[in-house]
Amino acid sequence: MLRLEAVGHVFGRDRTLETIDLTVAPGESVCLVGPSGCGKTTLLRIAAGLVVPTEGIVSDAFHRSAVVFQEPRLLPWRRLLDNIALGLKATAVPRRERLARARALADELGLGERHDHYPHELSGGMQQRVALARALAVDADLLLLDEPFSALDVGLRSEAQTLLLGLLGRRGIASLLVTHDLTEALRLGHRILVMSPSPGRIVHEERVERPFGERDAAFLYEAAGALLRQPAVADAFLFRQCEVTP
Ligand SMILES: Nc1ncnc2c1ncn2[C@@H]1O[C@H](COP(=O)(O)OP(=O)(O)OP(=O)(O)O)[C@@H](O)[C@H]1O
Repeated sequence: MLRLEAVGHVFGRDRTLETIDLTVAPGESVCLVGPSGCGKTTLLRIAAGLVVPTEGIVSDAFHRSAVVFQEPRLLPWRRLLDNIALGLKATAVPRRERLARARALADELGLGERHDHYPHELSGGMQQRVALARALAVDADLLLLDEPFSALDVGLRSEAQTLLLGLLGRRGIASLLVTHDLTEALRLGHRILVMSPSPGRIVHEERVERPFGERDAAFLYEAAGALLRQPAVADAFLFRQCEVTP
């Protein structure tokens, strides 16, 4: 279990996060959704142990967590397999086994033909899959993902979401995924936490009961509409200010 209790954060004189309580259970997929600048990335970095919060407690009982950033952060001078195997370099796993694991993951993520390609020879979607494979290579049981698909176009994003769902489901990996896209959160989360800005706080929690395989486009748009009709969610996304007065 990952648990954040009464977490707050201040950058200089600006309060970024206030009284955040959050849990992620083993095998659970939690999506943090909110408008730009509400503190999602800061919260994810706190959950990852990359930023120390100004207040509150973070306890992480997962065996190993791995972070996937918005941009793939691949080493340009390393080939695809070496990029995937990178996370294992600091471990005692011998090089031959590192590469074997990287090869198996590349194949599972549909990158089988491109083992020897450099990052610049891969499309954005492929590069992001390499980043995902690199995170999986270390046998993480918790993935922390910061808008991993936001740079992809709609078709590729949907493909990447399907791939992620399959990987998490097959391996029973828990995830905390940050996004500003409500439909993405509704597609990928068992639970959705909606954040509001200034300061960043959680204003709404929604459990999505429908099985992942049955969350088609019609369901996603309907569920997003229903969520946006909740006053706290509408306020978070500032929709109320856009209401047209006759
Ligand atoms: N290192 C930093 N120093 C000072 N202020 C920061 C720092 N990192 C983030 N902030 C501020 O904290 C607030 C929240 O930023 P954060 O990146 O966490 O939000 P976000 O919801 O992830 O935004 P986006 O969706 O645009 O990436 C912003 O006002 C930002 O300017």
